[in-house]
Amino acid sequence: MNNRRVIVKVPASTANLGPGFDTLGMALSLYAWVEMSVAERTVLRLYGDEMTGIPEDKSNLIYKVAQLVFKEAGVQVPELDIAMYSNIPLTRGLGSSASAIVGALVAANALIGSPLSDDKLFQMATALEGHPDNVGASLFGGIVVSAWDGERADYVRLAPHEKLEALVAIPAFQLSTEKARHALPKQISMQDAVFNVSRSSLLVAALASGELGLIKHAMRDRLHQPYRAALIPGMAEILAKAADYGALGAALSGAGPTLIAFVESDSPRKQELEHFLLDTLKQEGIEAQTLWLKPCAEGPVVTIEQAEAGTESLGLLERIRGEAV
Ligand SMILES: Nc1ncnc2c1ncn2[C@@H]1O[C@H](COP(=O)(O)OP(=O)(O)OP(=O)(O)O)[C@@H](O)[C@H]1O
Ligand SMILES: N[C@@H](CCO)C(=O)O
Repeated sequence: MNNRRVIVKVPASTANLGPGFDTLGMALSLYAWVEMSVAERTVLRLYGDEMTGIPEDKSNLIYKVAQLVFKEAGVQVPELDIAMYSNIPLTRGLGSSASAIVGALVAANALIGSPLSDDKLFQMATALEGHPDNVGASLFGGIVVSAWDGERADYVRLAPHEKLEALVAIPAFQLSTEKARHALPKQISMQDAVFNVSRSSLLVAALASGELGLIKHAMRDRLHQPYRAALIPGMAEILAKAADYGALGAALSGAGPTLIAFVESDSPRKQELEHFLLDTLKQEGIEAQTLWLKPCAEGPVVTIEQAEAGTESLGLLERIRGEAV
């Protein structure tokens, strides 16, 4: 029996960055860990408050995604020992499903000697998630610009500016991507399409060239945020005024409800911005948790150990102790 034990650390992500709906993603310094080894009988161990309610049998997403990798590679590994620990809140717009998919793809591939290329994993992840933005960021790290035609996804990865820092305000309620996508119109006007193409293009150019001052003009959107605003009380005001409180720009993170604002890391106005976000949400009766995060320049970090057959795992929690959990 294959006696590898694989541990994958995978970053969270923020999708869209305002105008780049289903196109732009940025990996963030918030993480999930997936551990996988071959077993005689499938066992799933899920750790962390964020994992409450996730199935612990073969219906789990991690197990199912791993089986897709084995099928693609033409090998059979029906029984797995899987552990997962995550600090990424579920269904809040920080790419929890993408991190689970990417963690499972990378772990399963490493378990069988990495026969599938990163590009193949990206194609599989995009098809599973239904859009390439979160999965691209989690898989490649940094800022990922991507396009998917339903069959093939292409991407370019940009290194994040070293001074870029993000404040996320995570409301204490969940909003599924499915529900937030249902709020979108089937059609938009040519005027709004041009508005978004120009902002999204400007944003990519600003991020690529390091012209951070352009972000506030570029991070505007008419494709999805106006339609989702009703689902997140306080969002419209935060997006309209964040720059007045020192933000380079602000957006709904992914499908929400998390809001994300960018600053230069040495900005003297970080506390002021944080209070503005929290106070605005509170006025709407919404409690929120804030986190200061950095863009994560790296994709998944893979560790492979040789496990003695039949021995217990050292324990994922033990292993990641000391890391930024
Ligand atoms: N470790 C996991 N194991 C199994 N399922 C998971 C795991 N992590 C996330 N999921 C599934 O993904 C769902 C959340 O996906 P959803 O796309 O709605 O939100 P998100 O990925 O957190 O946010 P967004 O896509 O807006 O950034 C969860 O309800 C759960 O079904
Ligand atoms: N681009 C996606 C990200 C969330 O999964 C959306 O906004 O619906």
